[in-house]
Amino acid sequence: MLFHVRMDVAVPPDLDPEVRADLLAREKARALELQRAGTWVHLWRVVGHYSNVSVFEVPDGTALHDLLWSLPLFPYMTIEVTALTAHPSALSENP
Ligand SMILES: O=C(O)CC1=CCC(=O)O1
Repeated sequence: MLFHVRMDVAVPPDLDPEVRADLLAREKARALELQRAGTWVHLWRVVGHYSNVSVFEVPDGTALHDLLWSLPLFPYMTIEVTALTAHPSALSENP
């Protein structure tokens, strides 16, 4: 299943700089790992915001839920999830 996910990040400004750097490094490593595995299909910055929009390919909503909860930045993000399905007018549906 494909899911569109928006993540709005709000790391507390007074977080210890070393803790913050470690958090962001671990988030980046996990994001790269999931992209290389083909699970995190798209990752885009939202212009003007500390936010991203992403597309994930996972077996089901439970798998996405577990993945999102496992992200190092999870405690500092507001996350909005939209399940996607094929559009009948998409090229992929009209070979
Ligand atoms: O910066 C963000 O949008 C949060 C994030 C997701 C993957 C990553 O490396 O940072």
